[in-house]
Amino acid sequence: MEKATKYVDRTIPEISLKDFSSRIDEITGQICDAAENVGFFAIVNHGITPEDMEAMFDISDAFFHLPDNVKATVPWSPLNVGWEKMEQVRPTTGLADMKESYQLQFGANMEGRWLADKHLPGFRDSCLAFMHRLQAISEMLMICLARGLGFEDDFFVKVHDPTHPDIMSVMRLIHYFPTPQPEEADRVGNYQRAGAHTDWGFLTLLLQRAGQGGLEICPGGGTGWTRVDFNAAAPGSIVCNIGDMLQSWSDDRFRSTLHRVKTPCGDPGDYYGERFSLAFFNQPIGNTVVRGPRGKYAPLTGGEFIKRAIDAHFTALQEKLRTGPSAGGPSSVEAAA
Ligand SMILES: O=C(O)CCC(=O)C(=O)O
Ligand SMILES: [Fe+2]
Repeated sequence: MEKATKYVDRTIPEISLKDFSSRIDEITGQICDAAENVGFFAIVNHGITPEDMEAMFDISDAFFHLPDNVKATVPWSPLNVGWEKMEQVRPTTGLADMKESYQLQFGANMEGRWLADKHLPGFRDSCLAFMHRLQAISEMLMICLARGLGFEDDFFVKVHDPTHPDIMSVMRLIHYFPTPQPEEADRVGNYQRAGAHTDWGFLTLLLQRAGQGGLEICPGGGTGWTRVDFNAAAPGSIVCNIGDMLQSWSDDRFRSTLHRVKTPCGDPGDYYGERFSLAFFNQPIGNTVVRGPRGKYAPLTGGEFIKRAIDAHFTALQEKLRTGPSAGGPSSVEAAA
């Protein structure tokens, strides 16, 4: 079992998007300040109600409770779409996260990866409608981030056009399995919920279900963890964080912060139960060139940036798809709890 976790109090800014057009200067200041100093912030008054979120989580819940052989009809592909179960290995831990996820995109990469309507009627339409709502919120944030970096207002919006066939943004439905109580942990062995990582994309919007905590951040690296549990106090907030790509695109001005979903280990307040979350990873059109205003890093396309990250996280799974006898489907490894 792990030792008690070192926790540090940090303020994670909460930013209201109310009256966005008339308050854009103030909101831009708040977002850029949070992006520079913490890399994480929560947004409220963004237009999606807690009830709308819960309805989306109900759909996600229904998907993940389908039998594995049905979910395996839409297997993960290296285009970063489809369903995987305990296949994402974080380079920081070398262990697979104890979760399953279904990754959905807007465009052509979804060919053959949408669940057939007969399994969950309306699934595709509901997911796409929700993705467009998250896209609209993301675009407000992109305008602020572009202003902060001295780009034209629509600079980031244009390269994240959801109607472009090569758009790489992903809505990821995530389902974490219940984890063992501390006294059982030794029997079950080493496992992770979501091992410590930074996000590799541009900007992430994260929805969590009330009462299912676990997200923690460690800005600056190595100085202790801080719990991010906005939904305990204000259900319906959306947690946003800067990804590696935007860190690079801002010449390191905006921070991509280390975070994890804690593996509960006996600390007060730890959450052991089944957990649902939903992440919307904004990722640009593949051939977009990522280059900061000061050109700190050699230019790289968004597509190359993402491919490197996928290769690092899904090495074993890609190898299995290339060579394995059961090529084409996620493994049937069972959850440990
Ligand atoms: O599930 C969560 O709360 C966080 C997930 C996450 O950090 C990720 O998928 O990148
Ligand atoms: Fe993450």
